[in-house]
Amino acid sequence: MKLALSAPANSLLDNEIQITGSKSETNRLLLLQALFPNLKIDNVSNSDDAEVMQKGLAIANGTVDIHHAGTAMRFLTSYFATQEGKTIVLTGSKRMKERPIKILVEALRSLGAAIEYVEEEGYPPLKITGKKLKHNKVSLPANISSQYISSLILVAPSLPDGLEIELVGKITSVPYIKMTLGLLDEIGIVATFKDNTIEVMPKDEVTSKTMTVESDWSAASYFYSIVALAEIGSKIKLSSYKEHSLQGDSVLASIYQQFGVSTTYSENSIWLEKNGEQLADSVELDLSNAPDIAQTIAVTCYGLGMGCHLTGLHTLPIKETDRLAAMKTELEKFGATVSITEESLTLESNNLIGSGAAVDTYNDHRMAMAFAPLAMKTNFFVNDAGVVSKSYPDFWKDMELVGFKVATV
Ligand SMILES: O=C(O)C1=C[C@@H](OP(=O)(O)O)[C@@H](O)[C@H](O)C1
Ligand SMILES: C=C(OP(=O)(O)O)C(=O)O
Repeated sequence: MKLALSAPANSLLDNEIQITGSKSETNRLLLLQALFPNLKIDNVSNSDDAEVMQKGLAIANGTVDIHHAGTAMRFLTSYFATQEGKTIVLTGSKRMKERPIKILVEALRSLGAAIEYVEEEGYPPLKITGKKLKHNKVSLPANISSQYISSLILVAPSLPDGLEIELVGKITSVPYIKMTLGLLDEIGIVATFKDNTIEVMPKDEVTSKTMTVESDWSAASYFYSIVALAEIGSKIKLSSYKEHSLQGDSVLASIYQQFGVSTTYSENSIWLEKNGEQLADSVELDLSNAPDIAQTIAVTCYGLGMGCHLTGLHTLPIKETDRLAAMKTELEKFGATVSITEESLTLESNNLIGSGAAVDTYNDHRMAMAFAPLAMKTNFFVNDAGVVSKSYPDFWKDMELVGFKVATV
């Protein structure tokens, strides 16, 4: 599906959007619910990634295909490794077969798990034969993906002696680890995270409880970007959000102040309002704690004519696509000047934004959604726009609610 995008006719925005539940919280809670069936979940994400997680958890034997869902791939690896009597082949899309999983497989093997590579060593698909894991201590590198660590934490309470996890090297995407621990805490599982050691206590059952997933903050980033690029006085209300979020991407509220966007929390919603101009010609941000909003921020800066130097992006090359290379290629289609390293992206400040470009999306939902707000400034096309369903199937409908013209071409 190719879409043509253009700006809302009324340049002063005033809208309300209900965003789906966080896919990160949802996929954690779905796994916890499989271990502790008396948990109930509200505001479940309607994303493809949550759907494949649900389907995967329901399968007893055979092949589970998680498509593009990194969290489902990593979380289900530990889950099936601990399920005695099940033999599963866990596979995914062509891209998933290029996303590394060796660190997690080695960690689980050291605990006694039976996991084999079906194709290439170090990558999915995996053949997993569920077993009782014998050990309660594990050590793994922490600088590649926090999802390996969250995966181990999630199954840890179901192990007879819990689990002590030693993290080696610089820890990346830390808020996602804290989110996992935060959810365990909310269901009454004791865990600690001190320096580079995480300890999770075992638990046979939890008291019955309904867990309400907060809406997705990474998805909120696209509305922050829209408001940043809108006329002063524009506002958008997003629900359902909390001031004290488990999601690290809630750092958007402070980052977007630099782009003239204020955030007001009221009941279970946030109001984003454009109440001033951007504060500087250029920004520098370390996004190692919030990698999923890097693409949004780069496009916001470009739309505002600002430069940016974004660092801490070493995980971007192994996500849905090589996001650093993809951002450079696509921003340059509009006339931007971009340079990248293995862990950074630098955009020169520039007030010229070309029109008529066709943005390629590389099977990456965030490529489509990060560029979409730029339609506030220029008309362009998005190729394979259906990719958004990975995390936010209603994205284009919500863009129309804000007033954007979204036409299939
Ligand atoms: O645990 C999670 O829910 C996630 C962790 C992050 O991945 P990395 O830890 O691989 O950076 C993030 O990019 C991903 O979208 C979701
Ligand atoms: C990186 C992402 O997802 P995952 O790693 O779970 O596929 C994302 O949603 O931006």
